[in-house]
Amino acid sequence: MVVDAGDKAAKAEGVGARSEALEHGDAPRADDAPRDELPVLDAYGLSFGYGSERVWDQVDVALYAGEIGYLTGPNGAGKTTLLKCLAGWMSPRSGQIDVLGERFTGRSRAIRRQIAFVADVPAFYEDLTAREHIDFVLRANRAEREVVDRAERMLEAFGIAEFCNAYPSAFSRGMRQKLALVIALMMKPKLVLMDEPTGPLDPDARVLLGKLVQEAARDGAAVLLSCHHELPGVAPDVVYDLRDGRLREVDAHDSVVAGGASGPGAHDAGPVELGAGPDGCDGEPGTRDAGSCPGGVAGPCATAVGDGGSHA
Ligand SMILES: Nc1ncnc2c1ncn2[C@@H]1O[C@H](COP(=O)(O)OP(=O)(O)OP(=O)(O)O)[C@@H](O)[C@H]1O
Repeated sequence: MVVDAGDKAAKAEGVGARSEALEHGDAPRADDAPRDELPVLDAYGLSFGYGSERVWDQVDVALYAGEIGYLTGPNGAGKTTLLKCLAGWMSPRSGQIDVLGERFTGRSRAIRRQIAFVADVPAFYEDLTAREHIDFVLRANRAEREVVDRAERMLEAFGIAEFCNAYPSAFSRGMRQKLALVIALMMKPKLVLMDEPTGPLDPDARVLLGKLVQEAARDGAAVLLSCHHELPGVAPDVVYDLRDGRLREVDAHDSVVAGGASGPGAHDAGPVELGAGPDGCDGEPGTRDAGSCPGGVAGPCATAVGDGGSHA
């Protein structure tokens, strides 16, 4: 734990990344009043560059439990890079990332368990079927029956359950994205990071994802997703816009991406209707240690559905 008591007290009084942004004249939020709880995600003073190329500087991001944030900005602004840093996949050159009140450098397995990151091009293991990917994560987490059932309902709702004995390499882009989303969301992580999650999804799947994101927020997760278009039915609580190497909090009402949607706190497009679904994945929640899952738990999700590079 690196955040000391003084820092924590200051943040509880609203002196963290959120209020810093407001001090700099950016958009006020509906919940500007000092808050009792610590943010789920509190990153401040982040800077990053590839080699001598600076990507962004002095970036502050904060999200509280139940909040949905959009990360917007032009191509090449550094959204993917920022999400990878927040997920612990890459290290910023400076600054600090706290998750659930603990300093996070990407190495803490306990924190990684609480984070799900869906990369813009999810990658999968070549030698595991879709079903085996799901089971691998469920077993690594010693998932309860309820989680197993939820995973199955999500697969059904996305329309890919019947294909789960195939390898993801035989899936279409949209099907791989759906599988990645199920893996990421089924464990109910506390922090959900998604990089342009709607990219290859069809309209129905986008609507379903909107509902799943809302459900995750209602369950207390903080959700940050990069996007060029609004997620159907989801009005963000906060919009962070990244451009010219700087991150600014902009008014969620005015955000082009948010479409001037009904404003902060208005992410309410009704309940998810996943249906009863059949009874769970193959096999019982298992005994495999989470440590055997590269990247951690909601994190293997992240690793398994990762960077579009080293897997299938
Ligand atoms: N592995 C890398 N090595 C060197 N430069 C990189 C690397 N990855 C990204 N960049 C550069 O960093 C900058 C930010 O890229 P990034 O992918 O984070 O942007 P983005 O906002 O996600 O873009 P988009 O909206 O197109 O997905 C770009 O100038 C890009 O060329």
